[in-house]
Amino acid sequence: MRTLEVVAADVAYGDGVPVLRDVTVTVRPGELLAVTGPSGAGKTTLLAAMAGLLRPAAGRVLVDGEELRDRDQGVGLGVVLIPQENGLAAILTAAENVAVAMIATGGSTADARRGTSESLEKVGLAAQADQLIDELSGGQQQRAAIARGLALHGDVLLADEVTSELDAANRQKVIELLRAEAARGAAVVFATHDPEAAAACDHELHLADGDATLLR
Ligand SMILES: Nc1ncnc2c1ncn2[C@@H]1O[C@H](COP(=O)(O)OP(=O)(O)OP(=O)(O)O)[C@@H](O)[C@H]1O
Repeated sequence: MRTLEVVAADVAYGDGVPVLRDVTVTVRPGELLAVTGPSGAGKTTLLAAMAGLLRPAAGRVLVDGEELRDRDQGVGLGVVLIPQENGLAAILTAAENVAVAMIATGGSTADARRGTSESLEKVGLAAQADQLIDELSGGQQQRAAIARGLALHGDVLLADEVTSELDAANRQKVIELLRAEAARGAAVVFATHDPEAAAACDHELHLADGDATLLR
């Protein structure tokens, strides 16, 4: 399992003014870090840098000591991102979305079949496995994206606002699933607006006005 480190990172889009300045945080295997802050504070931006989608303008993102340069390298290092807008293929079923991701990252078809049903079961979507994403509610789509992320068994799991469309019971279940990923040894980062969800995490990094403060 791998440690995620962000070291003195400024994160910007193109040549623009940095959205975040001088961010330093470490997430070790087994830890669950909440990233909080108001809308537009830079939570998605920080997770994009942690995933390798956005290279810091200054400073570094390291996975087990290896500097992250792009998303392909991030995938190779086991960094899984569950994006805010779910990133699912609308014309595939929930099961196909999970299976395709597993096969694309080297899983066999047998593994994909087993992993798909296990992960859909975990998020309470077993009955919707063969429905097209387009036919699912917003919350069900969000749970399908979580199932896909869980099925990939990342060493680092980045979950971007993955409970925003869920009812209280499902929100609680997803927090427990993220906690279970940490217990498995993953370094888990959870961007959230929800103070209760943040309180359930081991640590909280709060973003505001371009600065990042580790609250606990
Ligand atoms: N692709 C982009 N190009 C330029 N600026 C961007 C881009 N994406 C986001 N930003 C800007 O970066 C800042 C941080 O946005 P970000 O999406 O990271 O915030 P957030 O904390 O995730 O917000 P929310 O809680 O609303 O999802 C905002 O000012 C936003 O306008």
